[in-house]
Amino acid sequence: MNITTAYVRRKLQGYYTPQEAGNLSRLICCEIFGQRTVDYYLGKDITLSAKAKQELESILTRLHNFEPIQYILGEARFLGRTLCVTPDVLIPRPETEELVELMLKELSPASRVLDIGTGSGCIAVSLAKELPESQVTAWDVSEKALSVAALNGGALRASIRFEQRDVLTYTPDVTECYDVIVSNPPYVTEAEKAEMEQNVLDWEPSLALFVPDADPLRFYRRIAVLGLEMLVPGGKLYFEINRAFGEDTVSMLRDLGYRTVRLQKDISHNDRFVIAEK
Ligand SMILES: C[S@@+](CC[C@H](N)C(=O)[O-])C[C@H]1O[C@@H](n2cnc3c(N)ncnc32)[C@H](O)[C@@H]1O
Repeated sequence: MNITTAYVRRKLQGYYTPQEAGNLSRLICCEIFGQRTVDYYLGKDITLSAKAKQELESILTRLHNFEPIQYILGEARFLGRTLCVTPDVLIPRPETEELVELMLKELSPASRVLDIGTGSGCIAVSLAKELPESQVTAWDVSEKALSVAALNGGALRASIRFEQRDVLTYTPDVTECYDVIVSNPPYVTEAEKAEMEQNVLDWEPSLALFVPDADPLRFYRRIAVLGLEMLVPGGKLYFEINRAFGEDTVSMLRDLGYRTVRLQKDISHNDRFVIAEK
């Protein structure tokens, strides 16, 4: 094991599991200090300049404060692409990759897609890149999140129209028309806060995460109502959901008149996606 790796692991002891500390040390050596992955695994040493040593200490302090490594690196991977992330956006999750993969299997290539609550732009960018004939629009209420999403769209040359919209209050124009609406909106109830990891609670934006205990479906219901106005007949909703509210989401959509409502599990066998047709 190289000296830097051993040092990082030792410093992270008590804060992270040995496996997490190992992953973090690899990311620090390879992603931040540019060591080749193969050399890292061969246990080769890296020489750090005085400035790099200072940087390492600052990274370790941030990790002791449980700042997510993605914010420290300033980037996260999503479906094979690297996206810029800042504490203004949710770090894209593997479940959301699954949602996009599911959509890519089902969408027509030239779909008009609206991504509501785009955050880093992970869903919108992936769809725009994988379906180049599609027209993708992305909304978020947060101006700062939209700046990050637009940066990602620009860097990856994805053609997306970004719009600042509060989905809870927005009234669509009659000309606004989509084939597909996708959303991974805030869905964690206040009651679930107690079970959350410190690195999420302390660092990721509350605006992206929480809904009131009394109204856990508030975003889904509002988006479904908007969908009745903005989706073409036969148009589809794709939702990522809180695993605790699968059946409730399905019933709400059926009550609103949506057809062929499907509840699907993620790779961990949790209810995670709901798809419905107008
Ligand atoms: C769970 S995050 C999802 C981000 C991204 N789509 C992803 O999957 O990683 C929810 C997003 O919804 C946005 N949001 C919260 N309230 C909103 C509102 N009233 N109108 C529009 N967007 C909202 C947040 O700013 C955040 O970016």
